[in-house]
Amino acid sequence: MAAAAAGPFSLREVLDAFRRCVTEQREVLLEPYLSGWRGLIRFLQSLGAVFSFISKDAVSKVALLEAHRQQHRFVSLQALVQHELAAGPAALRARPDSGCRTVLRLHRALRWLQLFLEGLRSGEPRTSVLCTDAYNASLAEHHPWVVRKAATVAFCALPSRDAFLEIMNVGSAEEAVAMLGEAIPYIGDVYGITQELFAKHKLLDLP
Ligand SMILES: CCCCCCCCCCCCC/C=C/[C@@H](O)[C@H](COP(=O)(O)O)NC(=O)CCCCCCCCCCCCCCC
Repeated sequence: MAAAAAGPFSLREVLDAFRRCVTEQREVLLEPYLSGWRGLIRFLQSLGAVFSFISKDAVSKVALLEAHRQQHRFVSLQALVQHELAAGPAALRARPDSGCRTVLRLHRALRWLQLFLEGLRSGEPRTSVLCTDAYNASLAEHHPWVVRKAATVAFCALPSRDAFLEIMNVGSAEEAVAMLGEAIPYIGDVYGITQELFAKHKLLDLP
C-alpha cells in the first residue's frame, strides 16, 4: 500500500503533519492532512485485525482524496471545495465519490480523535470508555446501528492506557502525555477551520 510509510508508528509524525497543515491564510493543506491520516491509519493497523473494518474504510477514503488531489493538483481543502462547488450544490450532493463528502467523513473522525486524545491526556485509565464516549459525542450519530454495534465491540479490544502511551513511541508516559498536549491544539485547529468552511457552504450534511 503506497499510503503506508515504513517503520513503527510515532505520534510525532502525526503531530508534525497536522502542524504543517494550516497556512498563514488559514488554509488547510491537503498533502500534510492526508499524511497525518496515513500515520493514524498505520497506528490503527498496528492494533490488530479487530480494527481492520475501520482502517479499510479510512484507507479507501484517503486513497480517493489522494487521487483527487493529484488529478486536479489541489493544494488546499479550500481549493477542492471551491472546485467541486463550481458544478452546483445539487450536482455535488448527487456524487457518491466527491472529495467533499469524503473529507466530511474524515472530518467527523477527526473530532472523535480530538476527544479521544483529550481523554487519554486526562488520565482516565479505561481506554474503551474514553473511546466510546468520544465516539458517541462525534461519529455515532452519523452511523447506522450495525456500524455503531461493530465499533462498540471493537473498542473493547483496545489496549490499556499505559500500553497506548507506549506504542505512541515518544518516550515515557509523561513525554507521551506532553506530546498529546502539543498535538491536540493543531488537530483542533484543522477541525475548526474545516467545520467553518463546510458550514459556510452548507456541506455539513452531504449524503
Ligand atoms: C484507537 C481506536 C480506534 C477507534 C476508531 C474510532 C472510530 C470508529 C469509526 C467506526 C467506523 C466503522 C467503519 C465504517 C465506516 C463508514 O460506514 C463511515 C461512513 O462512510 P460512508 O458514508 O462512505 O459509508 N465512515 C466513517 O465514518 C469514517 C471513519 C474513519 C475512521 C478512522 C479512524 C481512524 C482512527 C485512528 C486511530 C488513531 C488513534 C491515535 C492515538 C494516538
